[in-house]
Amino acid sequence: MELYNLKHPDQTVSFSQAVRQGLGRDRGLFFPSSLPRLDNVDALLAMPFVDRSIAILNAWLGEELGEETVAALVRDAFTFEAPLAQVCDRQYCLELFHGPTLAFKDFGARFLARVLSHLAGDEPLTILTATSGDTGAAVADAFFGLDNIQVVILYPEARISPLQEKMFCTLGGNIRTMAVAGSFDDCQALVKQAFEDEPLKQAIGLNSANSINIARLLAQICYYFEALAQLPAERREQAVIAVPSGNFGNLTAGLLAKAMGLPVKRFIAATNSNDTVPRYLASGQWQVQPTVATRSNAMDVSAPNNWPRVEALCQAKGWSLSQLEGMAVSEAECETQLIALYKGDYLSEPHAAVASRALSRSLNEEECGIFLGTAHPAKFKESVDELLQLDLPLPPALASAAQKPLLSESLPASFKALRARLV
Ligand SMILES: N[C@@H](CCOP(=O)(O)O)C(=O)O
Repeated sequence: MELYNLKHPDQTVSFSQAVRQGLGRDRGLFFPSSLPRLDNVDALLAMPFVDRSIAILNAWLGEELGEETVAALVRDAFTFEAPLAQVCDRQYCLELFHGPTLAFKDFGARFLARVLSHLAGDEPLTILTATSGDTGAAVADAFFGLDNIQVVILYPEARISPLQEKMFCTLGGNIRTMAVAGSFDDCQALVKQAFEDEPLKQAIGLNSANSINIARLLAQICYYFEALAQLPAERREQAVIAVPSGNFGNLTAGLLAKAMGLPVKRFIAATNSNDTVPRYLASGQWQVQPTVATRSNAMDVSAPNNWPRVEALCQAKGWSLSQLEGMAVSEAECETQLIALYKGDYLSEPHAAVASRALSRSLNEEECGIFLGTAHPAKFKESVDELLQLDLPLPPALASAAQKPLLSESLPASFKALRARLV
């Protein structure tokens, strides 16, 4: 598999190199030079999730890594399900929170950790990662206890839910966490700056487990196929998928699935009031505004990292950006939708509620919608309890993390300060 640097297309790398480097020259993201197309989608949709995922990832990686290797990596990473729950007549939720850290990030982080361990051998590595809530836990869990790998996770202080914080800031060992005085965008900027510091990169074996790293995104393609596989066959042609969007890795993966031949009618990029992309799609002006804190905190991102990949993909496929529906959902709408879903007997959480609300606004009479359930409702217990008048029980992973003391360090949003902690 060949990839090129979106900022410097003359820099081309193999998948293995892209995974090991993380980011290209001048902070450029790697993007596939060609997009494989599957000609047997109906047959694939009839297959079990893991077998189908092996076939999908082999279309990208089989030639380079070997089909048996890819199969082993997928089997080891995808050990949990992604059920599609019908929540009302025309809406379904693809529940992506049945993995060890109760969020969709488990798919990508577990696959990446296995690919990196396979490729890096005994080389010492430092995985520097920014999180607005869910990536942190998934990365920490996927890399916890691995020899020769140090993980450093940056997150915006007091801007993630208390239980999200407990899930990755209580582990210790090779997982080091830093609460940054700033926004997620500040954390992500620090990660990217580190990639420009060649001596630092060499000294610590720098890499990232954010969706900067292409291996994360390829893994996420698989659950879009699963969504359509579980949808009643007669509804597939009219399926619209609403993606709760922050850093836009999830939407990129969905579009890659469509590029491979998955018949998704259209995608909705649903954001909270951090709405850089919906404003851009409406006006053509890319204007990043200061990040605001919302209940759907994992989507509190103003400068979404993956947007250049979305544009490159649309260009490569000849798709107009206007086919993509951008929709910003206010805090009040999110709350109302969460309550409405619960009254309809479906317990959800703020991120999924944003996407469900976008579907309610957008679907026409013939269409049916799938929104991605990106995290378990209990990760947002405070919001869910308050809005739904509940006392949600915690699943075992959260209940156990909740008992442990936080081990995070505080960090100013300064690269100099970060660098001093890393070397
Ligand atoms: N919403 C994310 C932000 C990081 O995005 P990533 O896809 O680059 O890992 C989170 O929950 O941390």
